[in-house]
Amino acid sequence: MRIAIIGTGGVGAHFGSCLIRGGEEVHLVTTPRHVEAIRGGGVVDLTDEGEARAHPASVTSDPGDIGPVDAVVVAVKLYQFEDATGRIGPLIGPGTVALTLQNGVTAPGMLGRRIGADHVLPGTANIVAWLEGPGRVRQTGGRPAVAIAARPLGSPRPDPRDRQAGGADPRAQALADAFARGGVSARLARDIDRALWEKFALICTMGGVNALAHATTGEVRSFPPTRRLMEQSLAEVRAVATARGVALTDEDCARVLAQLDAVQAGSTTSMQRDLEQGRPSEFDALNGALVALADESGVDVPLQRVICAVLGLHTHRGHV
Ligand SMILES: NC(=O)C1=CN([C@@H]2O[C@H](COP(=O)(O)OP(=O)(O)OC[C@H]3O[C@@H](n4cnc5c(N)ncnc54)[C@H](OP(=O)(O)O)[C@@H]3O)[C@@H](O)[C@H]2O)C=CC1
Ligand SMILES: CC(C)(CO)C(=O)C(=O)O
Repeated sequence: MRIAIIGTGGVGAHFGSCLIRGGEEVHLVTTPRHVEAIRGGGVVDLTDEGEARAHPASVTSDPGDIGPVDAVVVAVKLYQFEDATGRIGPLIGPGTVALTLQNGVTAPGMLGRRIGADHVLPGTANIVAWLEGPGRVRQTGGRPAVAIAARPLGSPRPDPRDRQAGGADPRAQALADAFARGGVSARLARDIDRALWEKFALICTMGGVNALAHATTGEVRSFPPTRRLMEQSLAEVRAVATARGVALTDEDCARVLAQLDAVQAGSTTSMQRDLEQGRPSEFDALNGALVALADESGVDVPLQRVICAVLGLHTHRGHV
C-alpha cells in the first residue's frame, strides 16, 4: 500500500517504522529537523525489544513531492492539526482515505470539513511513545494497537445491533491489514464514535486528573480522594457523550476504569508529559474541548472546569 504519514513524533514515527517494516511504501511528511535526520539515518525506533531502523520511500515537508496515496495517517498534535492538514491536498486522490489518530473527538470533523467526510476514517491509537530527538522515537508498554472506523465518516451509521448491516469499506480493511503486517494490533470498529468517546473518557481522566494532582496514574488511583476524582471525571465525560448521542453504557465505563487500574503504576499521558516539560500541550483541545461540548449541550462538568483552570494557569506559567 502507498501510505503517507503526516507527523513523525511518538505516534507517526513508531507507526511509520512498523508500516515500513511490514513492507508498505511509506512516505513521511514532517518538519525540516526530522526530514534532515531521517534522510540521513532513517527512522530510529527504540522499543523494549531493541533498536530498529526503517527507511521510508521518501521524507519531505512538502506533500506536493509525494502526490496521491492510498491512505494518509495524520499523526500531529491537535494544536498542529489545522496547519498540517492545510497542505494535505496533493495526497488526496479520488479513492484516498485519511486516518485520524488524535485523542479527543474533534479531529475527524475538522479533517472532514477540509477534504470531505467520505475520505476520512476516524481512529484511535493505544500506544505509549515519544520523541527522543529528530527521527528518533521511543515506544514502550507492549504491543501498540489501533482501532479504525470500518467505514468513512460520511457513511450512514449502521445499527450496531444488526451484525450483518454495513460491511467494512475495503480501504479500511486494507489499512488495518497493513498495520497488522507491521506488528500493530489493528481492529475495525463498527461503532467508532463509541471507541472515540471511550478513549476521550480515558484521556480526560488520566491526563486531566493526573496533571491536576501532579501525580502518576498509580498514585491517583490508590488514594481514595483522587480515585473519586477519576470516577467523577468519567461520569462527566459520560454525561456529555450521552447528551451528544453516544450513550456510553455501564460496561463501557467499567472497561475504561479497568484500563486505568491496569496501566503500569508510573504511567502518565502524552498531554501530561508535555505540560510537565513546559511544551505546548493538548489540554485545551481535550479537557477544554470537553467543557465546550458540555456547554453546547447544557451539561454541568465542574471537575473539568477546575482541571482547565488549573492547567491553564500551568500553561500560562510555562510549566506544572
Ligand atoms: N504519544 C502517545 O503516546 C499518544 C499520542 N496520541 C495522540 O496522537 C497525536 C500525536 O501525538 P504525538 O505523536 O505524541 O505527538 P508528537 O508531538 O510526538 O509528534 C507530532 C509530530 O508532528 C510534527 N509536526 C508538527 N507540525 C507539523 C506539520 N505542519 N506537518 C508535519 N508534521 C508536523 C512535529 O514536529 P516537531 O517535532 O518538529 O514539532 C512532531 O514530530 C496526538 O493527538 C496525541 O493525543 C494518542 C495515543 C498515544
Ligand atoms: C493514555 C495513552 C498512553 C493511551 O494510548 C495516550 O493516549 C496518551 O498518552 O496520549
